[in-house]
Amino acid sequence: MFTTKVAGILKGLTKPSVLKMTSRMCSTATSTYNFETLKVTQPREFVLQVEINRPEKRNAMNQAFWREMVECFNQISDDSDCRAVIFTGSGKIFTAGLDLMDMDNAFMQSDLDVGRKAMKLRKLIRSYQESFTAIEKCPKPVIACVHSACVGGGIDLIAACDMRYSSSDAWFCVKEVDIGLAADVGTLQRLPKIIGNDSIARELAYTARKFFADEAKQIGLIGRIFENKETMIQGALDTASLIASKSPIAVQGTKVCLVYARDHGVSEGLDQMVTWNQNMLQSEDLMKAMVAGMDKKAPVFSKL
Ligand SMILES: CC/C=C\C=C\CC(=O)SCCNC(=O)CCNC(=O)[C@H](O)C(C)(C)COP(=O)(O)OP(=O)(O)OC[C@H]1O[C@@H](n2cnc3c(N)ncnc32)[C@H](O)[C@@H]1OP(=O)(O)O
Repeated sequence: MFTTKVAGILKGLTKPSVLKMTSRMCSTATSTYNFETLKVTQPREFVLQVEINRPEKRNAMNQAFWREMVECFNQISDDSDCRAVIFTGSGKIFTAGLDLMDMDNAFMQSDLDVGRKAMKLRKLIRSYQESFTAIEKCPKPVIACVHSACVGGGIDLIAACDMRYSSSDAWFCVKEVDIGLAADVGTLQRLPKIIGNDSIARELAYTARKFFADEAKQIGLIGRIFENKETMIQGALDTASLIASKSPIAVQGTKVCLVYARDHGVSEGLDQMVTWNQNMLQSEDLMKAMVAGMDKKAPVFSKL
């Protein structure tokens, strides 16, 4: 009875958007994602794969990479054909972190006085931080897929992702102290919250010791370990497709609210949640999902 009633409401509400969806299906132009260091493809409907693409340099993060990460994830945020992302590394390893051969002049410039040099560096570090915060600001869930080595900036990167999978050969290193710096693009802020063990987070950051997939899983950095890179990517694509089959309003709202909740107290988080859902509960997706659930059918949601 309830199903029939709700289906009636939905009839008028959703037909045009369903039709629009069918005619525009699979119209993603991944060719509009043109980057030097990132390769963007669409392996499944509503799922994008972003791959760091400097295999000959072990996917080291050069200046083009730092710039393109922001451009890429801003574009993904606005891409209605994308509902979930998997992030991979091409070639032998996931990433060797900061490109030690391609550092911005601001690191080296000795002709500036200390204040001016500090201001330049401040701007540069902020922009590098933004390169990974762009992943967090993007409302589409991002699954990091780590194979072999994930060093230095690689940890900063995966810590900004929503989920982390790895192959069994993966190893990790919070390498920064070994090159004389405190990790400054997110690891120290995000890693302790991800693993929920302050002692281990400090140990890894103070010692730069290598740790392997099984320990990464045990401390909660990695959600799932797969036999190899291929099975990991298939597993990540399956998860991404499952996410993409849900209401994009619900999924993207969940990401926004989870990120907010991590950075605020329970009471502030609940206030933000109320404001969010007082709007989003009015979405057609709510009715569609409920009716589909009761009819035991897969719901089809309009693009967002
Ligand atoms: C504001 C600051 C923001 C961010 C800061 C981040 C900090 C960090 O990321 S600290 C970590 C820095 N990275 C490293 O210390 C790793 C150095 N690399 C390695 O240890 C190894 O390359 C490896 C990752 C273990 C992989 O070893 P292997 O597979 O044997 O490859 P190689 O033969 O060593 O290298 C192949 C090729 O890649 C170049 N390369 C590797 N890493 C880097 C790098 N980090 N920067 C620049 N280039 C790198 C290496 O030079 C080789 O190049 P060729 O032209 O073939 O010589």
